[in-house]
Amino acid sequence: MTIIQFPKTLKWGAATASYQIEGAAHEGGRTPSIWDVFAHTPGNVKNGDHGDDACNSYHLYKEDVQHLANLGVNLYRFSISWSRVLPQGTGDLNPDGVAYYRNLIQELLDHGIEPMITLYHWDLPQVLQEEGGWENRKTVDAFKEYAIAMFKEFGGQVNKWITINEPWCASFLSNYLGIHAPGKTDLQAGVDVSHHLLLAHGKAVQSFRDLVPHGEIGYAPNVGWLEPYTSSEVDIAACNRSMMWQKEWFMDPVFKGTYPDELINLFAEHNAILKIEKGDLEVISQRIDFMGINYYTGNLGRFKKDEGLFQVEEVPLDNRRTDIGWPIYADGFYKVLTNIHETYGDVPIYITENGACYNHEVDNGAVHDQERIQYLEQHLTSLHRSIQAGVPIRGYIVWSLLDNFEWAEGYEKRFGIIHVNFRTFERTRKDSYYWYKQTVTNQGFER
Ligand SMILES: N=NNCCOCCOc1ccc(-c2cn(C[C@@H]3NC[C@@H](O)[C@H]3O)nn2)cc1
Repeated sequence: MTIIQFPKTLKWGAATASYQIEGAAHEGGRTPSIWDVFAHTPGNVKNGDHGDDACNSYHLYKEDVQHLANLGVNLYRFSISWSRVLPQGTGDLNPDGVAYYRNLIQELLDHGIEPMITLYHWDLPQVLQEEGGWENRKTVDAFKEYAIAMFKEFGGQVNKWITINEPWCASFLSNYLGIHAPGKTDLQAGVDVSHHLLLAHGKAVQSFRDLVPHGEIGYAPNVGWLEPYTSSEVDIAACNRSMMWQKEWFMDPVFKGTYPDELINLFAEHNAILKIEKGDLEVISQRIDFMGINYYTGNLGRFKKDEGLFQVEEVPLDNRRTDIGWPIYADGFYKVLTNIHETYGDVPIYITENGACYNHEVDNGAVHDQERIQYLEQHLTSLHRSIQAGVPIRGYIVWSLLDNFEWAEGYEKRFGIIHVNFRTFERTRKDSYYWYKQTVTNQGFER
């Protein structure tokens, strides 16, 4: 038997996000977000799914906290619905919206669980989208106002904050690839939104230092790993170019105060110009206390002329994929973490998302998701390797506590360690829930 034993200081958690679990989309003063509009537009989401009811966590949050407490985790990462607390995007706070999060935070604290709040997990208030959304630089100021309001409301009880979740998804997946809300297919829009998201991040960090002086703040980029198919210069360059889109494009500005020239030029060749104003990069590169890293998948890659934006194609090593079709590449987790550490130094890292989609259903009151346990064992082994290699990992937060609304994939794609019946909202702990609980208790596992 191989024992994987983590440092006693490593924190463990589980994560969710507002639009994916809360439901109550038209209750308590909440107004629509861009995801309400996008999901209710036919053709955008599988099976016509939307977040109107989701996991009904708005009404069942106490039960969710019970599951977290039983799990024994230190942290619960959740996001605030901007349009629930600020229905007009700015201006007057909605007392019912604020009360929901105050109650959730108190419930967590009463059970000895530390909240980790994500301010932006993709559900921009539709009223702001109607003013141009993240393409409009004014939305940066609206986000700063929202962040300040949340720091004032909850900064006394909550120490760990994340500004922006997966800026690559919220900019390029949403405005260039058209797969997420608002569903645009315009590279210039993607570039503009990516800059405004980073600027919004920096403005929030500046305000945070005054309002929550004892707190810790970061952001949570998502990264994959593309391993060059051969050691040829062209394959190495193609893989680095593709990874740059999620990695350097969103990390160089924060940690180096610059964007990678290779991508600035590549975007310009496609008529998408990065527009920076004086002082922007100084704001963006404000010191942060940690970086969240979201990792799911990786692959082999090689140069392929005229293939997409980066002239790269993926070459699957084998057919091992999760039920959402993503290759399983646990070694990529180790490679990307050590690469980030070599490139950006000792910035503390929380793994703010890692998990697998397997669509098991309930069988006699149980859910036997051995594949998810194997995925977690493989990726936690890679995480252990990274820690042994000196990467300053502070915590591991599994995606997700609950099966939930997986964006354009809808409810069919299940990432939870708890199964949710989306008709009755009944929760059923999966075998992976019990495995994770044991791993948290023992700070490790045997395999
Ligand atoms: N890189 N080039 N791709 C080009 C072609 O992409 C096609 C599709 O792309 C993607 C890429 C990434 C994702 C994704 C989903 N999650 C899971 C959520 N994370 C936040 C939390 O809410 C989870 O639900 N993380 N990432 C989806 C689609």
